[in-house]
Amino acid sequence: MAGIKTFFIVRTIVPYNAQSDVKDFNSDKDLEDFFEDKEVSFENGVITPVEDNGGRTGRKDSEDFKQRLRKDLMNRDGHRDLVKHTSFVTRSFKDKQREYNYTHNTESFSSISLIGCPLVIILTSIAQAFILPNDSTSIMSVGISSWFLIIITLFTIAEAFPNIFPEQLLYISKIMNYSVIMRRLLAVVFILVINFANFVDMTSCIVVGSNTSNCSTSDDPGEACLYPSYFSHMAVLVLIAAALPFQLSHIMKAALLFIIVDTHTFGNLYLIRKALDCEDLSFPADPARITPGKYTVSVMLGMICIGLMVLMRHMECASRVLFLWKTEAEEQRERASDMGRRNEALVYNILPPHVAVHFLGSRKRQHEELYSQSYAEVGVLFASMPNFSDFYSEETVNNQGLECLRFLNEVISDFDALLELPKFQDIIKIKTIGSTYMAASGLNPTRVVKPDDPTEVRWAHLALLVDFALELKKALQSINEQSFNHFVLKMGINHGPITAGVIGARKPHYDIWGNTVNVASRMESTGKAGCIQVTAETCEILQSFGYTFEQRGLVAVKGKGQLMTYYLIGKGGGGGVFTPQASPQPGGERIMETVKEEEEEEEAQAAADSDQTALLNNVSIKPISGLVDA
Ligand SMILES: Nc1ncnc2c1ncn2[C@@H]1O[C@H](COP(=O)(O)OP(=O)(O)OP(=O)(O)O)[C@@H](O)[C@H]1O
Repeated sequence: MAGIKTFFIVRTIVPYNAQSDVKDFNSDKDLEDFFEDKEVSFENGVITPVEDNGGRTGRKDSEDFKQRLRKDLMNRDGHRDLVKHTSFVTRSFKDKQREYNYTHNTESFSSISLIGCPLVIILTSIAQAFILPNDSTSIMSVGISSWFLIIITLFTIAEAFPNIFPEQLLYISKIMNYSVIMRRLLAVVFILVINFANFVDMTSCIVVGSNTSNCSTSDDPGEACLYPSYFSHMAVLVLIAAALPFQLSHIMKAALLFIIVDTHTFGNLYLIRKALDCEDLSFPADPARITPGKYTVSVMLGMICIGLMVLMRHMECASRVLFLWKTEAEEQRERASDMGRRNEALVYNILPPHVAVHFLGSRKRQHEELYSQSYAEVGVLFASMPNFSDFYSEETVNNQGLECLRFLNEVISDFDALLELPKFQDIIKIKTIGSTYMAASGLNPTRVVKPDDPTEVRWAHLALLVDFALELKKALQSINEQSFNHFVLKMGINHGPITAGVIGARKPHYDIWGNTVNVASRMESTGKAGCIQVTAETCEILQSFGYTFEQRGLVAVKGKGQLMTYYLIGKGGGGGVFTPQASPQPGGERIMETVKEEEEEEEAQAAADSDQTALLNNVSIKPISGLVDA
């Protein structure tokens, strides 16, 4: 890469036009789509992206947005929703599943709407006792219907009052209300029964003869039919009772209302016509009676029927809109909680568990607030693939570098998978820097260590970090075998105090800082491919866990001077055990080499280059299986 022209930004010539970022929306769909994947604010019918501005503008816009949302909900047009989701005539939902849910949505008090029917029959009985003739047919019809309706009503409404009724009754009630057909059938039977009872009552007012000359003169309503128009008044109650049940659609109720009006009109015009004429004669001065009563009461029933039909349709529309909003609210609540769960999982993925708990727990936390925690005894590991940067190239054969990234992703994912193992649960991945993997141990704020605790207790996590480093090696080896590659890890470990914290309000990042981290990084950068390099102090601690080391020599580390370092050989009797020397002793017998950091870098580069030559040869002959396009 030579000869790239670079520039400094000196000043702005054309001012930035914020309006160019403004988007106009015409349809709900556009709006929903935009909201789905963007953080936006909504101003005067136009949507603008929320500026970050340290979170302040975003929060203000979010508050404004909530307020507008609340206002929109209050002014929501139910009629528009109804037109969109239901058919005009039946008002049933166009979506079959939604219609099924609506009809099967047992409102716990829906059976209570049936109470109107026994009430009507009780009122009819009272009228029967005081105003209408008490012949045996009407007494029987009213009596039987009353008992039937009262008992069945008790059975159906028992479910809504579990504390009052006995368990057996509740059980029967549940069965009766269980199926939609059963509930509808009950409502229809109830309405027909009260209609039938009232119609049968009418027969007690049948006056034999075709003219009004033989109208009864008796003043006792128990004997003579003085007020036959009462049957139509009772029919109004029957109509109201028939309009109430939630179980029936407005179309079904309209059909029942027609039956009620028709039967009573038939009764008025044919069965009790004479009695109604006699009633007209008994009030000769009443101007309302200019039109014969048999017609006026029938027309009255027809008018009330039409009025109730309009009301029923309106009630059903309201009930369906409510159901629609309720289900939509429920769906949105579920989506929101699902999103919440996913966000939470994401936070737990990007932050260590105790830090995630801190962030998710304190909801009133200010975005600008800094989270930091100091630790006295932490292990830090840097593991890099020195020959990866040479392996990475943007060429057609590897899909402009995509296949190299795919390979790196596989490697890092396999490393991450190791952290899922229960034994490595105290090791936290900090980040990846290119192909370098950074992890730390001992970052647990609940861990209590006392200065007089033995090294085996205090530094158990450091030994675990070494085990983890060895597992990383094995994992890479197995990837190499599968992909015919020869990548090696160059690792450095150090221990000591660090400061951990989370930086940034958006896309927060957990990181660790301190001299311990710098030296760990130096141990990696000055190390040798395939080796784990540690400082003398780290070596001393790890030896007490049975690890064996080979002295590497003095390494010049920026800001630290000459550091004696060691390469890990293995665990147990795998190699010589050296007495680590914390301070540099250039003349010491066992010092194998003294290297300056820069020299070491060159040396490491040379080793990596030789590896890379082999690797590149390898790649050109044996592409990564399944990754590189043939
Ligand atoms: N939190 C961290 N994450 C990643 N790398 C880190 C972190 N802290 C320190 N390092 C790395 O440790 C190395 C040593 O850092 P140090 O501060 O000693 O020197 P430097 O002057 O920053 O490094 P350089 O000479 O490489 O520019 C640097 O390469 C730095 O990238």
